[in-house]
Amino acid sequence: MADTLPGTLGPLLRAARERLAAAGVADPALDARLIVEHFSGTTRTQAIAEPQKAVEADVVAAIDAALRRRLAGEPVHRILGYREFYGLRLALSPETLEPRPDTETLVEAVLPFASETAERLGECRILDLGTGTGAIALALLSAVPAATATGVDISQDALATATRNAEQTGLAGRFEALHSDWFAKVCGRYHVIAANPPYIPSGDIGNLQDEVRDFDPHRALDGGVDGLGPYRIIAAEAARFLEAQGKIAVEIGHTQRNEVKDIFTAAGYRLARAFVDLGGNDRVLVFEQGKP
Ligand SMILES: C[S@@+](CC[C@H](N)C(=O)[O-])C[C@H]1O[C@@H](n2cnc3c(N)ncnc32)[C@H](O)[C@@H]1O
Repeated sequence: MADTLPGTLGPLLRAARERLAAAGVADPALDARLIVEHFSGTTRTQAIAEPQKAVEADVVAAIDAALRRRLAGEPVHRILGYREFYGLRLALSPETLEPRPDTETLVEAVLPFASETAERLGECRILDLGTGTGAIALALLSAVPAATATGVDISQDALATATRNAEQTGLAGRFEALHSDWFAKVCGRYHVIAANPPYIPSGDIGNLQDEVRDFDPHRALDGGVDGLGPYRIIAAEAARFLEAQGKIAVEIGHTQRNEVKDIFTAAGYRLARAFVDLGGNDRVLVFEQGKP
């Protein structure tokens, strides 16, 4: 491992990649590129076209510090302070989950219904339970211009971050952040209730990948003894907040399809559709009111 990083762009990128690769980081080329581009304010094209471009000493120092954090196990997006989700750059903070690409499956699952509702009624009211960075709500707002969304979270830090993300994506006028324990402070009825709740059984948290266990907030992960606690609350209480023809879409752990379906069926819903994620795992269930 080189002790001193070079002060020109191409060699700097190469040295960063080599440091991460030597330490066994899973995707050293991508992580090195994200870190170097972020802290130097350069692009991929510049690294190729202008490899001799000088990089200021303080920028090299910032990259060095970021690489050390990555080598200590911190996920690259926590170091950068943001993650892309559905084409939106979303800021992260200590109490927000890093939004995952698999959660885009939920956005895709409800998007046709949200668009059709907005077209038919001129509006579509969305409730995003456990909004975190605001990922699901903001992705839907970005795709459905007539929609409005309320993002609920128990974490004030998450709500502050979601609000900031709404402002930075130009969606603040249609987004409301609400501090609430699930439905406790929610008013009104919604056409879409979406949730990616915590769904890891408490006893499994210790076995998660280090990057998840050590850097994602446990309140965003821990779904209680069997991981199903939040689904029971949502299924039991959603009816008062759902429009008659509305839909509930929940992200699930890949082994939870049958249990979550049974919870919602017992509460008076039928499974309208199930979706798999990019890896082919069960990931999203969409329910509507009525018998199966
Ligand atoms: C798995 S994260 C999902 C975050 C975001 N929706 C996403 O998909 O990236 C679950 C979220 O639920 C929130 N949460 C946990 N318990 C809650 C509760 N009782 N009421 C409201 N939100 C809660 C957490 O703070 C966290 O932001």
